[in-house]
Amino acid sequence: MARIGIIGSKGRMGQALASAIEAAGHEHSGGVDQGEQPGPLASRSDVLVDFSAPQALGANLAAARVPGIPLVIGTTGLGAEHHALIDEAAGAIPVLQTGNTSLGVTLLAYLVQEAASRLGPEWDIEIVEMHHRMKVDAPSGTALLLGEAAARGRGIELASHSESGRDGHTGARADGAIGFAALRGGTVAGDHSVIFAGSQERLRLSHQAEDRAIFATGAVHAADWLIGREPGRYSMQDVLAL
Ligand SMILES: NC(=O)C1=CN([C@@H]2O[C@H](COP(=O)(O)OP(=O)(O)OC[C@H]3O[C@@H](n4cnc5c(N)ncnc54)[C@H](OP(=O)(O)O)[C@@H]3O)[C@@H](O)[C@H]2O)C=CC1
Ligand SMILES: O=C(O)C1=N[C@H](C(=O)O)C[C@H](O)C1
Repeated sequence: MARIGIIGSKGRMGQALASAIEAAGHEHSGGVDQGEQPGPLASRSDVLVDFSAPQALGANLAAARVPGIPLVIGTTGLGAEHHALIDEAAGAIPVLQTGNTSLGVTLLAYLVQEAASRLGPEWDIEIVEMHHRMKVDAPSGTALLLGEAAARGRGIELASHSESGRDGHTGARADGAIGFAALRGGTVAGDHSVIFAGSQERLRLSHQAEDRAIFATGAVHAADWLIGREPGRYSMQDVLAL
């Protein structure tokens, strides 16, 4: 049984996570939200799980480093500066960062990388996502994770091939681009499709989250797996040995 602390505990994911911790037979060691310090929570936990906001990341990493416990980061909307902080902290503690903790999306990313490596560059790659009306970041962390998987399969950098927010007279699609489109509305837990558009045919690989409980279950699994690991940066593909 592990003591799991929740950062962002009163949010949609924080509440789903509390249920998943109990269902898995672990102990919920408490939670923090905006304006609260994560240090005391870290000192009474074996692992922290963060579903909060990017601006909380620095304090969360620092808090986990004091007792030397692992941190699972599910928060999305991270920028290059956040990834640099994670890389630095991963020299001292185990850190798992992912835009999606579900089993289905982790497998989807694997399949997307495989498809992108087998289909030639003439197959255009577009990623479409839809989420509930309260979501604040776009493209979603999952869409970016799938874009990274496609770019890896192609042997290219996502940063220099990404096209999003098309509007107006955009000109023709750039050769080799990986496109992103984000839809928002209702209560959608998370839909993602990666479309490979070739000449006269299309291949679509999709995942639909029916309930955010799948993210919570995956996060608990990841947290449990991370305890006792060597310091380093890990992914859900490591957890599932893909
Ligand atoms: N990786 C994955 O599988 C998934 C990732 N997510 C991501 O998780 C994050 C949270 O999503 P969701 O639960 O829907 O969002 P919510 O807005 O429902 O919850 C966010 C919670 O974080 C708290 N919070 C905000 N700022 C801080 C801070 N500085 N320190 C501590 N807590 C803070 C909020 O508190 P307050 O209300 O007081 O501001 C709130 O309780 C998002 O980035 C989302 O994209 C979501 C689902 C799955
Ligand atoms: O904010 C959400 O709800 C979700 N966020 C993650 C993302 O940005 O991909 C994961 C999931 O799709 C739900």
